[in-house]
Amino acid sequence: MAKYKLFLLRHGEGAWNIENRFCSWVDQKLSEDGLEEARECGRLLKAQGYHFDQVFTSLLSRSVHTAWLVLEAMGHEWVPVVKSWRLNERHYGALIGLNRAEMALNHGEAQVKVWRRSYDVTPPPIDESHPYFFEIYNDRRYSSCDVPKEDLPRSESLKEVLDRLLPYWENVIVPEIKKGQTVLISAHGNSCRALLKHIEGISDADIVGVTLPTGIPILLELDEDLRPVRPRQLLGDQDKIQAAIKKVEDQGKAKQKDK
Ligand SMILES: O=C(O)[C@@H](COP(=O)(O)O)OP(=O)(O)O
Repeated sequence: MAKYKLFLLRHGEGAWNIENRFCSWVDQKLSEDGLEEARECGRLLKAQGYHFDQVFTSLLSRSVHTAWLVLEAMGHEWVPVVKSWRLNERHYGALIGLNRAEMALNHGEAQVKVWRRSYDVTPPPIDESHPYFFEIYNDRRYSSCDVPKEDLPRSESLKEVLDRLLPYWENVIVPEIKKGQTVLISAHGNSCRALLKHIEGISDADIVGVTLPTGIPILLELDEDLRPVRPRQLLGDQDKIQAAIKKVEDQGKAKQKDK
């Protein structure tokens, strides 16, 4: 018997999702389609009769805007939205800004899949020579985190994402759920994958096969120990959802960048 409902959401399509570049901690905005995906997600949730008491987002605009648009479309703008770097996208280190298809051409599709989907492989770290280093670390949003700026990640495996996310999940989000609050977590492909791995007990090997589309709400029905009582449900048109998952998987296929 389900005691709690929890919703996870990867933000709507971002500008660098279209350009097929690793976006990670770079603060790209939602694309026009991404804005519409977020609104559509809110309309769908409203039509299905859901509501939220608390929303959690990362510090990145694309997840915050998605949450706002979902709440606006539901007519529930008053719902509190709480933000933390601990829900940020995985830090892709030196890969940030690079085009996945070009990377697949240069390093092979298998290597790109390892970088994108493996559990414990950490990409090379970002350093000061990287074009986005100062844009990320000089940003004021990282001045008031619960760790000093110097201790923020420079690159992360999915395992390292889970390590920094778990304290927030356990100490901040779980108590809200256990109070009976219906929670939406509006985050990112890999921060949601890390949380799914933890909640569903997905093995290190099987998490490689989990890819999340943009703008599709994932409903988890949980028992009193926050263990799933039935498989996760991706809400919406199932053919479109499968096509959207394939689109994300295909981003790692070798292809020369369009001139
Ligand atoms: O960092 C990014 O570019 C994508 C994930 O990339 P992949 O792991 O799918 O390559 O994150 P998101 O769009 O969810 O914020």
